[in-house]
Amino acid sequence: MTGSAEAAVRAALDRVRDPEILRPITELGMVRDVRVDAEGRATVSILLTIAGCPAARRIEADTLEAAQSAPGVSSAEVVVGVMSPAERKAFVERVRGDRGARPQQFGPDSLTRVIAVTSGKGGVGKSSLTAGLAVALAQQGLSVGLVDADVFGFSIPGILGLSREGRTEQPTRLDDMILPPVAHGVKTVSIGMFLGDADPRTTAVSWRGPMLHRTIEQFLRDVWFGDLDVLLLDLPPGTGDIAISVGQLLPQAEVLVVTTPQEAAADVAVRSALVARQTGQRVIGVVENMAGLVQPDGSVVDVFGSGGGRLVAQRLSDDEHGEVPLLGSVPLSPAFREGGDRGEPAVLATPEDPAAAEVIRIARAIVGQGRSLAGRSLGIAPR
Ligand SMILES: Nc1ncnc2c1ncn2[C@@H]1O[C@H](COP(=O)(O)OP(=O)(O)OP(=O)(O)O)[C@@H](O)[C@H]1O
Repeated sequence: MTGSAEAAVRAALDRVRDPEILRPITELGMVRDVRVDAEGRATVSILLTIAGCPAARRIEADTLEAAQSAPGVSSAEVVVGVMSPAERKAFVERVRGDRGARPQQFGPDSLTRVIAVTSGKGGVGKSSLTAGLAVALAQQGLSVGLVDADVFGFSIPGILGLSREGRTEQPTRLDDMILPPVAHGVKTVSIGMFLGDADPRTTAVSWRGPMLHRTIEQFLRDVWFGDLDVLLLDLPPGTGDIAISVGQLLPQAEVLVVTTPQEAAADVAVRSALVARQTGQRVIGVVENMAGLVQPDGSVVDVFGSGGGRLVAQRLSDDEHGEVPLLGSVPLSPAFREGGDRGEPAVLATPEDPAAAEVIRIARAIVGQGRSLAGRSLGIAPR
C-alpha cells in the first residue's frame, strides 16, 4: 500500500517543474526522498540548489500540492534541504547536458531561431513589441528566450513584470551557470539585472564598445537558456556597437525592423536594417507600430501619419534579398501601454485589444515563416 502510494507521489512530482529551468524536479535530481506511512501521510524531501533560491517558495508549494493530490495520500509535508557543492555540481552538469563545453549556445549549428529586433529611432515601441511577441510565442507553445541588449534603455524587465519599485529580479547563479528569471513563460535576461543593488530607474549604463561586446557574449555563453525554439534580442535603437557585436556573434540571426507610420522616420529604420545585412543577417520583415488610434466613434486618428511601414518594407525589398514583408501594423492603444507599465503584457492581460491582437497575429506569421537557413551550413558537400 505505502509502496504504491509512494510511486503515486513520485508520479505526481513529475508534474512539478523548476520555474527557472522548466523541467520536472524529479528529472533534475531535486527529490531526495518520498515516504508515505500506513495512514497515508506523505513526507517529501526536496533539495534546492542554493539557500533562499528565488524559486524556493514556488517549488515547495507546487511539491506540496502535487503530493496531496496523489492517490492514497491523506496529508503531505515537504521538507526542504539545500544541495551540497557536489550535488550542485552534478545538478549543473545534468542541466547542461552535453552542451557543457560549448562556447556559445546559439552558434550556426543551433536549432534555435534567433531574431534580433531593431529600429532606427528610439521610442518607437521596439521593446514593447519584442516583449509582446516573446510572450505571444510562448503562449503559442514555443520555448522562448529574450535577451534585452538595449543597454541604454533596458525596459524589458519592467514590461514583463520582473522589475518592481526599483528592484529587478536577479538571475540565479549556480557556479558559472546563470539561470535567467522566467516571466510569463519567457526566459529573460537583461543588462538591467546586472547592476547589483543600483536602482535601474536612476542608473545609467555608460559602457564602451568592448565592454558591451563582452556582456552580450557572456549572455550568449553563460546564461542557460536550454533548448529554445526562438531567442529574441531587443537591440538598442540605431546602428551602434551592440548591433555590430550581435552581427558578429550571431551571423545567422534574423532581423525584424520596427518603425512608426511616419514616412520621415523610414530612412533611419532602413539604415538599421542595412547594418544587419552587412553582417550577413537576413531581414525577415517590418513591423509598423503606433499606427492609427481608433476613437470611441470608430474613426481613426493617424497620430504619426501613415505609410512608413510599407515604405521601409519596399525599400528593403530587392532582387538580391527578395521581398521583405510588412508583417503587421500595430495601432496606438492605451491598453497596450498600460499593460507594459504594469508588467502584464497586453497580449496576456487584454488579448482582445486591437494592438495586442495584432502582435499575436504577427507572432503567428513569424512562426509560419519557418526558420531561415541563411548563413547555416547544410552539411552538403558539392561534388
Ligand atoms: N502601440 C502602442 N500604443 C501605445 N503606446 C505604445 C505602443 N507601443 C509602445 N508604446 C509606449 O511607447 C513607449 C515607448 O515604447 P518602448 O519603450 O517599447 O520603445 P523603444 O522603441 O523600445 O524605445 P527605446 O529603444 O528608446 O528604449 C512606452 O511607454 C510604451 O508603453
